[in-house]
Amino acid sequence: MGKQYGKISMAVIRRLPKYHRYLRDLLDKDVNRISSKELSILTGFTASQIRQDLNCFGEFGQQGYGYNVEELFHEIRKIIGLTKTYNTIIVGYGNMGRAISKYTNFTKSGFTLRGIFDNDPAMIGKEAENITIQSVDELEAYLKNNKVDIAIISTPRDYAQEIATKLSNGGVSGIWNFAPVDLKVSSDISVENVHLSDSLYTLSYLLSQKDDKTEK
Ligand SMILES: NC(=O)c1ccc[n+]([C@@H]2O[C@H](COP(=O)([O-])OP(=O)(O)OC[C@H]3O[C@@H](n4cnc5c(N)ncnc54)[C@H](O)[C@@H]3O)[C@@H](O)[C@H]2O)c1
Repeated sequence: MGKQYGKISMAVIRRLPKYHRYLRDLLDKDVNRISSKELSILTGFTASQIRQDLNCFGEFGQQGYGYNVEELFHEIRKIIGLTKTYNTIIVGYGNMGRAISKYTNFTKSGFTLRGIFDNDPAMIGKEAENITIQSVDELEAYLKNNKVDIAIISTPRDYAQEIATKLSNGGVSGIWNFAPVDLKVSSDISVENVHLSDSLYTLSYLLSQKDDKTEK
């Protein structure tokens, strides 16, 4: 288990990946130190917001010096939990499942794909990403015999809850849910929903406020 912090607001937690991304870019550019003001220009968060966010996790940076980029980057990686590895499985290996499995950066970041499950007989037994695709009927037995940290649900929505219940009963720690449904699982399981259409519809709203699009 990583270092335990007190109650941190989700708003702060959701900003951490952005800090991580910008700090990695700075490291790639051999930047050694950065002030909260400079970090503010890059990230779009205010300097005081950045200082407050980082203060939730410890004492980083020094007055008049700013932050040591490498140190802060490694601290943020630890805080996010990116210094660990996660056993990951995908349930539903269609367009979305395949796209996720082919994004090699996840593996590089420690999210190791260990299992793929689907209910399509044409797919079962075939190889993908050096893994044999298993029937979803094998999921419960697999969970009994293997520790799974993160399960990715990318099945059609109608099956997502049933699968989430199996994952929950099987001791999975977290679910990354791509199905457009709010899952009900026990409170000790963390669920992150990725609803691409929510983001697209937000963009649509912003565009519709700018000018008149073609009315349906
Ligand atoms: N593709 C996208 O851009 C996108 C965007 C947003 C959300 N989503 C959501 O992600 C999910 C997957 O979308 P997709 O485009 O990959 O669909 P898809 O039809 O290409 O793939 C779904 C896969 O799930 C499998 N499946 C069906 N029932 C199953 C079950 N009970 N157990 C295990 N596997 C099962 C199918 O055989 C198929 O391989 C959907 O819920 C969709 O709404 C997709």
